[in-house]
Amino acid sequence: MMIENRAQLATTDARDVALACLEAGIDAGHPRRVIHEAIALEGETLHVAGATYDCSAYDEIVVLGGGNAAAHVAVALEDVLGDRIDRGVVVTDDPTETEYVTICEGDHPVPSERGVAGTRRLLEAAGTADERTLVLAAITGGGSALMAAPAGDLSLADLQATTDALLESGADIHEINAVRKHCSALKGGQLARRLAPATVVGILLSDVVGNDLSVIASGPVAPDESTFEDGRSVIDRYDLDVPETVADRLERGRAGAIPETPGPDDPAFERVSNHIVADGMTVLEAAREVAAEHGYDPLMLSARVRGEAREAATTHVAIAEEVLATGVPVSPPAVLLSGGETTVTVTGDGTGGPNQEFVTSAALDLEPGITVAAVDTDGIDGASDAAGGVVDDRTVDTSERARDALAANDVFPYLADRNGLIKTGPTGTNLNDLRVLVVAEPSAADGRTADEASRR
Ligand SMILES: O=C(O)C(=O)CO
Repeated sequence: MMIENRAQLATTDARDVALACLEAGIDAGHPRRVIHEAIALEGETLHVAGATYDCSAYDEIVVLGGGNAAAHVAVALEDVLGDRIDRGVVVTDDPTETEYVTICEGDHPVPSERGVAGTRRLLEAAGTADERTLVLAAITGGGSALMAAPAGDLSLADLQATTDALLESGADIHEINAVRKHCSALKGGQLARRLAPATVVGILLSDVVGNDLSVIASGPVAPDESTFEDGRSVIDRYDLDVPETVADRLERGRAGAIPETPGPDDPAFERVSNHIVADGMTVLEAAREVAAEHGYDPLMLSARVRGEAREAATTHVAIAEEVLATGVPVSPPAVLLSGGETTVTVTGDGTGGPNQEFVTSAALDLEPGITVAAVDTDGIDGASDAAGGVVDDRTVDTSERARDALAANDVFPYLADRNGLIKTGPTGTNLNDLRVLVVAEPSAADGRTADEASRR
């Protein structure tokens, strides 16, 4: 993965370091690397993240799943297993060439007609599995939108309207997926139910803070403890305007008129095991290494940052300022790293995303010597075609315009005008956000002329 506009950026050393950290983090999380590290075939024994499966016990090996990175997982599995894979279907928005697994294209973050069609093929392929089938379930972030299977009398339009409302509400991914699982014929362990009695090996790339299996891509092969009642209370909590059919389904489910998604005691999971082969830490560790190689003291703050993006930015900047001013908790030159997933409560109608809002908010009051970059590792921040942004103390000329852009949730054009967007295109992976704050040595920061520093 190359950051597309890297050469065009008016780079300083600090920007180069920030972008190198981002690149290394994203690359480290690519399925071509993580699958080869976690999975191997030795004779008839398949090793998956420390567990073993005897392939000779099965008549066929099938790859099924979906998510932003699912096609790349499928290719990497084909590399490892070759023609031992008999067939498969994955639904993705980042397709690639495969030999045995059919790639169906869908759309993200809002489900589409082609995603529904692909998911239908996935469910058909699942329907023919039996006790002699070994299913490798390739599950990655983005799967909730991509694997769209409207439940009961719901339509695609119902799912689209509900997704739009959820994504703009500021609800976290646990809350969003509690609703999506109860509007789907596949999510919340229902794919596992359909696959039983096959043996199912979930291979997951996690973009969910805390790695809750039932939340990653809405847990198609994981037991689900969320309920119709949970889904309904999310709608109430955020006062969401969802279609009548959705409200009605959640209400009927809550009243017991629709069966719940399968929980941990459900026999559907007797032959299911799930393995997380990469998560936000995978990305942070690689970024940390690159920061150190560039002579910076790296400090990982947390892989679990969440909450409103612009507020998280203020806290990150405060830590960077402390580093610059007092060398606490690390001496500059230093690189602060964090992962997780921030959200945006959308009230305006502009273009942007959480990482772009993060850096714009950070730029509002940035001291010379601090550079801030943030991306969504899947390359798609919010509903824009940027992965995120990069800023320093020279990005904001008058803070009023930056504040206006934030108020309108319209930071994409604001950053575009200031050479502050990062574009990667689809990256082949999806492991949450990565934020990098480069803090220069105080002498380097002080070295900025008064004129330069006052251009804010
Ligand atoms: O549910 C999804 O699709 C997500 O991106 C979280 O894994």
